[in-house]
Amino acid sequence: MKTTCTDRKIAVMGGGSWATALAKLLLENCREIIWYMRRDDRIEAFKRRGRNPAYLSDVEFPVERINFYSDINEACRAADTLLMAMPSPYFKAHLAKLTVDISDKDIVIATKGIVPDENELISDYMEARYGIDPRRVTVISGPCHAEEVALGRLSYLTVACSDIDRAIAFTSLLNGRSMKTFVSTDVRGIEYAGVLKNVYAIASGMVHGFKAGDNFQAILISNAVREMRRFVDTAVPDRRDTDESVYLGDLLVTAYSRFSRNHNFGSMIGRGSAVKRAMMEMEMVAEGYYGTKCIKEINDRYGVDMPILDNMYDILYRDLPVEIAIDRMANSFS
Ligand SMILES: NC(=O)C1=CN([C@@H]2O[C@H](COP(=O)(O)OP(=O)(O)OC[C@H]3O[C@@H](n4cnc5c(N)ncnc54)[C@H](O)[C@@H]3O)[C@@H](O)[C@H]2O)C=CC1
Ligand SMILES: O=C(CO)COP(=O)(O)O
Repeated sequence: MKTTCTDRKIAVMGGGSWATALAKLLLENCREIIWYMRRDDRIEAFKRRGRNPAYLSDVEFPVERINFYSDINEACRAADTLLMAMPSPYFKAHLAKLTVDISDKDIVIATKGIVPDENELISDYMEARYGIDPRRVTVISGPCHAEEVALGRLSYLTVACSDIDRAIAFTSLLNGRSMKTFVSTDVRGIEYAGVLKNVYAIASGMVHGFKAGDNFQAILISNAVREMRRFVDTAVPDRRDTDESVYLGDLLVTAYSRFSRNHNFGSMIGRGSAVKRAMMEMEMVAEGYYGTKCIKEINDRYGVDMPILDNMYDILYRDLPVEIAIDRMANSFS
């Protein structure tokens, strides 16, 4: 197994803010990286300016140490490790362009979300569609907003793989002055938690925008924590402590941070914006919108009691007024 960056050819897949923050971290530990981003014009501007022209544009990069590709097949051919950081709604479309076999690559999933329409976790999707051995699939998650990582604010990520040695090996590529890491084997539990926290962040933003008050927001979040635990423990039965930062910490930071797209999307809805309009006004992706529908459909199988998820689904997909949803949630809380 490869343990250091000098042994690896790692490709950052995606050109958004999380890909940019992760690329910055990797370049602290790796001499060179490969970087796949969809648009040639962005690559050209990046090379000229030494910064990503569209995301985290204040962060400077040593572009001579980056091999850019806009062709996903060329990027994958050049790499042995693919760090997936595309938003989940576009994940399938990006990979649909693949003609090369990637079954021998190490896959590191930084995307938080489910593949829409398929209702599959990214890890399940990669294993089923691309023949990746589950021991080669690693997930990185935790309470980390790209903006703060880029500012060098102290942050913690969790690296999860069913092969714990592989998880440990990958931490050496991320660890640095401001980034610390934990390891875990709970790949699928962590992925589900990463989807659910987006749903609860929309709910949190919504009650904030609606001015329901800090007291109500606190009861919402404490119920969300328990709802997340019920679902994850049912969908992926295992021994885990959902108070750990990769579960609870990520739910909290997304629910409260001004950087959270999901929180801000919910806030617009709470202030009275129609869902479609709030989606159009967001310059970035609020994945909880898609995650709500995916988990709602997946939960048809499990029947977990999820009043917050159910109400968010009704708001986002069935035009339920916010005040009625708040009332209904309030009556379900314990
Ligand atoms: N931003 C953050 O702080 C964090 C994000 N993540 C996860 O990382 C993943 C990527 O998120 P971000 O980088 O924040 O996204 P972003 O909103 O910053 O970037 C959007 C990306 O999607 C691409 N894109 C836009 N329209 C597209 C289209 N029609 N087809 C294909 N691609 C298109 C853009 O080129 C860009 O690369 C998500 O799953 C997110 O949950 C995880 C941890 C932190
Ligand atoms: O996952 C994140 C922080 O850990 C980012 O959350 P948002 O997608 O809501 O911005």
